[in-house]
Amino acid sequence: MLNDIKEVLFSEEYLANIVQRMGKQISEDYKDKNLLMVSVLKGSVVFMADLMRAISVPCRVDFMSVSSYGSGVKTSGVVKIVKDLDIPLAGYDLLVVEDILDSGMTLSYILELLQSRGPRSIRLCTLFDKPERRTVDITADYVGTTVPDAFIVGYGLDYDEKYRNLPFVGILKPEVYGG
Ligand SMILES: O=P(O)(O)OC[C@H]1O[C@H](OP(=O)(O)OP(=O)(O)O)[C@H](O)[C@@H]1O
Ligand code: HPA
Ligand SMILES: [Mg+2]
Repeated sequence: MLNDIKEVLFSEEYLANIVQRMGKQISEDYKDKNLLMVSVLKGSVVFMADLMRAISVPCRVDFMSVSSYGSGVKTSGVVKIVKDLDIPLAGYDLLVVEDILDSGMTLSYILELLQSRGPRSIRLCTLFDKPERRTVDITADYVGTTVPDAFIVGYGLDYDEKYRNLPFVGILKPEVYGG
């Protein structure tokens, strides 16, 4: 598995620092709100698990699962809901938690869908932002760090469902996906 990584981009310690910093900021901003964290599976699961423990104000969590990359390295452009939320959104201040904002297709689809369900407010939080690949106009309210235009894996992010369990984030060797 490690042989497939061209270069380590962010170490486990570096990621832990970013997540702590984001947790502090979110705790500050949501201290008088009714926070519901919405994790977008599967990629955000590792980030979500760490971020929720870095948040010191009361919060609820829920999960939805969407998929647009299938087994490839390019978005199919079609976002598919695989699992919907359980909690009705009225009265909540939603924080949508994503691992990566790339083309923007996934988050803009989710934003529109959740907005239509009438939450009190909605903000977007992403660990990684890859602005060079954006095809729709969307920005996140909380960004951990920007990443270069390369396919990255680890800390929840996959290629063909693999590498999610790496504790660090690395750039995948293009020969792994035939690039
Ligand atoms: O901005 P975009 O170009 O839409 O890309 C970002 C989305 O792509 C990945 O999900 P994927 O569809 O691979 O599902 P997964 O989380 O289960 O890996 C990632 O977790 C984001 O949700
Ligand atoms: N890596 C893994 N999954 C992704 C990426 C990426 O760079 N971009 C969008 N989904
Ligand atoms: Mg994926």
